[in-house]
Amino acid sequence: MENLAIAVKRAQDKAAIQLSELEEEMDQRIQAVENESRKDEKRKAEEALTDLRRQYETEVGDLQVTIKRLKKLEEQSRQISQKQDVTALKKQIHDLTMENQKLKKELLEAQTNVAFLQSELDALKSDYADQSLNSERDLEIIREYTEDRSSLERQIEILQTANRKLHDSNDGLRSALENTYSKLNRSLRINNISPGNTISRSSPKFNHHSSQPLAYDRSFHSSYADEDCDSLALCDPLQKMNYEVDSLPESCFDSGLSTLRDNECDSEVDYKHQGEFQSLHRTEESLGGDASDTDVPDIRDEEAFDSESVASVLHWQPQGSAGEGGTLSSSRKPISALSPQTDMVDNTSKVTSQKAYKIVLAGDAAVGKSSFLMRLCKNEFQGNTSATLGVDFQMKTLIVDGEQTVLQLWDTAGQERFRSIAKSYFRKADGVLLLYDVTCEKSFLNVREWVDMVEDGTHRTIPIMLVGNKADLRDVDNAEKQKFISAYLGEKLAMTYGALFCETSAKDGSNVVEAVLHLAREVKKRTEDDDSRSITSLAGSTSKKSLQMKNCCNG
Ligand SMILES: Nc1nc2c(ncn2[C@@H]2O[C@H](COP(=O)(O)OP(=O)(O)OP(=O)(O)O)[C@@H](O)[C@H]2O)c(=O)[nH]1
Repeated sequence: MENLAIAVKRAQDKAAIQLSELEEEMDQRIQAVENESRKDEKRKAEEALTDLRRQYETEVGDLQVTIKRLKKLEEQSRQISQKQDVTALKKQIHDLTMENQKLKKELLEAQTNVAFLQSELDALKSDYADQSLNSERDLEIIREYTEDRSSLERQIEILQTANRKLHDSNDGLRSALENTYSKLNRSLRINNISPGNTISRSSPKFNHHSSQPLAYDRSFHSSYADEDCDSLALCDPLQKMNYEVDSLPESCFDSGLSTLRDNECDSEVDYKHQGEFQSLHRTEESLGGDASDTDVPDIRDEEAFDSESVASVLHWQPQGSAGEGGTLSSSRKPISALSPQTDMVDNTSKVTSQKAYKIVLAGDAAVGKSSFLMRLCKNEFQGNTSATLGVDFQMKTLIVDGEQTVLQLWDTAGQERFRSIAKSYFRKADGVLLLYDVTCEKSFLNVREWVDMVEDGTHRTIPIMLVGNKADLRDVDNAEKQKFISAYLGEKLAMTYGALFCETSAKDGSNVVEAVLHLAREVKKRTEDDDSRSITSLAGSTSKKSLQMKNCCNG
C-alpha cells in the first residue's frame, strides 16, 4: 500500500512534472505564435503603411504639381485680366468723366436758365402786383367817380326840380303880372288916364320890378294881391315864398341848396318848394360872392368839380344879391375866438399848392352845421338860417402847429332824405365834425347812427370830432325848463367811439375854431402817419426786390 501510495505519489509527481513541462511548452508555443502573429501584423502594417505613405507621397507630389500649375495659371490669368481691366476701366473712367463734365455743363446751363426764369418770374410777379395794384386803384377811382357821379346826378336832379319849380313860379308870377298890368291898363283906360301914364313893359318902373327877383317883392304882392287872387293861385308856392323871403338873411354863405325851416330839431317835414327856389338864389351867392373870403382856389379834386358843376347847373341869376352881400360884409364883427391874424390865414396863392384836408360836417338837421361853418369862415351868425339841400362847401386856412393848413369843409344836409348824399362825402373825408344839438336829445341819440354811417362810408378810420353845439342856450334863462345834454354825456359818448369832443356855440363863437383846430391837428397827424407808413412799405418792397435780383445774379 505504501508502495502504491509511493507509486501513486511518484506517478503524480511525474504527471505534475510532465504537466508543468507541457504548460511550459504551451506557453512557449503561444508566445512563439503570438510573436509570430505580431511580427506578421507588424510587417503587414508596415507594408500597408509604406504603401499608404508611398501613395500619399505620390498624391502630394501630384497635388503639388497641380498647385504649381494652378498657381501658374492663376498668375497668368491674373496678369491677363489686370491688363484688360485697367484699360477698360480707364476707358470707362474717361467716358464717365466726359459724361460728368457734360452733365455739369448741362446742370450749369439749367441753373442759369432757372435763374433767368426766376428773375423773369419775379419781374412778371412784380409787374403783375403793380398791375393789379394799378387796376385796383383804377377800379377804386372808377368806383369813386361813379359814386360821385351818382351823388352829383342826385344833386343835379334836386337842383333841376328846384329850377323847374322856380321857372313855374316865375311863369305864374309873370302871367299874374301881365294880368295885373292888363287889368290896370283897362282900369286906367276906363278912368280916362292918358296912355302916357300907362306902365309899359319897357318903362323904367317895370324894369325896376323886373330887375329884382319878382317873387321877392312883398310890397308888390301886397299892392296887387287883392286883384290878383286868381292869377296868383296859379303859383301857389310863390305866395308863401313872398312871406318867407323877408325872413331870409340878406346874404348867407350857405350853398343855397337850402330851405327855410322852423327852429325845431328836425325840420325835414317843413321842406317846401319855395325853399328850393331860395336855395338856388343863395347858391349863386355862395359860389360866386364868397370867393374872396373863403379862399376857393383851383381845387383839383373831384369835389371841386362837384361844386363847379353844381354852379354850372345853376344858370338862374338872382338880381341884387351882390349888393346885398356888400352891405352885409360891412356889418361883420370879429369875436375873440376868431382872430384872423393869429389863427387863420387867407392866403390864396399858397393855398393852391397845399394839400387840402377834407373835413365833413355831419349831424342831424338843425343842429347848427351851417351856422358853425358860417361862424368859422365868416365869423357871422344868422339867427334864422335855412336847411341845407345836398351839400355846401367852404375853404378855410388855419395855422395848425405853426403850419399853414388848408381845410376843405363840406357842410352836408342833415335831413333824412339827403343821407345818401352825405354818406358819399365820408368816403373821401380826412376828418368828420359830427354835431349834435345840446338842447335836442334826438340829435344826440342819432350820433350813433352818424358814426355808423361814417364807418360805412370810409375804408379807413378817420378822426371824428363830436361837437355839442348851441352850448350858449344853457346860459340862457330857461323858462321852458328845457332838458340839455350834459357835457359829461357827450364826452362819454365820444370816448366810446374814440372820438374827440368839445362843446361849442356857433352863436357866440365859443370853441368853434378850437374844435376845428383840434380836429385838423389830428387829421394832419393821421395823414402824415399814413403817408410815412406807405413810404416805408414802398421802400421795403423795393429793397426786397433788389435783394431778390442780387440773389438771383449770385445764384
Ligand atoms: N342858440 C343857438 N342857435 C344856433 C346855434 N347854431 C345854430 N343855431 C340855430 O339853429 C338853427 C339851425 O341851424 P343850421 O346851421 O341851419 O343847422 P344845420 O345843421 O346846418 O341844418 P341842416 O342844414 O338842415 O342840416 C338856426 O336857426 C340857427 O340859428 C348856436 O350855437 N346857438
